[in-house]
Amino acid sequence: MPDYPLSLRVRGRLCVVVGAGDVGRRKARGLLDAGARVRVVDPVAARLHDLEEAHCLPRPYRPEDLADAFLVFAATSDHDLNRRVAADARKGGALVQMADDPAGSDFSLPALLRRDDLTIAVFSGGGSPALCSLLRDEIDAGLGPHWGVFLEIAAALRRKRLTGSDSSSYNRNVLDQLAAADLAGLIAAGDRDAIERLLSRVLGTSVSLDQLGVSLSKGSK
Ligand SMILES: C[C@@]1(CC(=O)O)c2cc3[nH]c(cc4nc(cc5[nH]c(cc(n2)[C@H]1CCC(=O)O)[C@@](C)(CC(=O)O)[C@@H]5CCC(=O)O)C(CC(=O)O)=C4CCC(=O)O)c(CCC(=O)O)c3CC(=O)O
Ligand SMILES: NC(=O)C1=CN([C@@H]2O[C@H](COP(=O)(O)OP(=O)(O)OC[C@H]3O[C@@H](n4cnc5c(N)ncnc54)[C@H](O)[C@@H]3O)[C@@H](O)[C@H]2O)C=CC1
Repeated sequence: MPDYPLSLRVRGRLCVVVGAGDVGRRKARGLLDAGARVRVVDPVAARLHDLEEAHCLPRPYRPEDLADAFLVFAATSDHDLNRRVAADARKGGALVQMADDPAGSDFSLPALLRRDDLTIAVFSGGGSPALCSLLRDEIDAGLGPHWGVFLEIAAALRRKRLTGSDSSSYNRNVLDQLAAADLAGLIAAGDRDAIERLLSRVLGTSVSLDQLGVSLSKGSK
């Protein structure tokens, strides 16, 4: 049975990482990048030195470290300890991920590719995490920076029209027309005049990139 993929809002929520080896530190960084409050526990203080934004506890794990946790990562190299951490976490109602037990965990993380607000996530059902990274890099190489700008334009147009009664079909229709006229290619080429003309033609009114608050500089190669 496949997992249920979602994009979790962890901003301001407490997430605890037990074990700050390569794996635990990678998870802690990702959580900090997403604005979570992060607590990291590891008896080897040197492992915590580059995680200043986190609340670091340089000592062995204790069950009370998980108090109020939303997510818990059991990332030590001690299998039994990871299982104990997971059991403690579930008692407190947290979702838990054990670095060495995908099947026993509540969730797993994908390899990520980001272009501003655009995120592409690659999962392999735990079959080969290294393949997830490889495929992410392949997609990265083929996916120009202009898709982030395309999303900015699409999101700005959508915000402006969402109050209309049949807004969903309107939004879909506008997007289809912009894509068919190769808006992505025009952004990649940095052709501002052609983009403004295309927007006016499709929207039947004069819409400028400035009005939409979109800068082209990020999208051209
Ligand atoms: C289930 C899951 C749980 C989770 O951790 O979320 C999990 C579990 C395990 N990973 C293992 C190994 C490796 N993991 C990586 C790397 C990544 N692992 C990630 C995700 C996941 N790893 C989840 C499944 C995702 C899916 O498949 O859908 C990535 C994508 C995301 C991230 O961690 O943020 C991140 C790339 C980040 C990036 O590139 O951006 C590398 C490569 C490297 O380190 O360079 C290796 C070594 C090569 C190899 O084995 O493939 C082992 C065996 C450990 C051992 O042998 O002891 C287990 C445990 C097991 O399989 O039993
Ligand atoms: N999910 C994933 O992406 C991957 C998972 N793994 C698995 O993840 C586990 C960790 O891998 P690494 O980070 O490479 O190992 P590591 O050995 O570098 O780090 C483990 C950390 O756990 C700490 N630790 C040990 N006892 C502790 C305790 N009582 N309380 C708190 N911390 C404690 C250690 O001090 C160490 O810093 C391994 O079991 C490995 O099989 C490995 C690679 C990728």
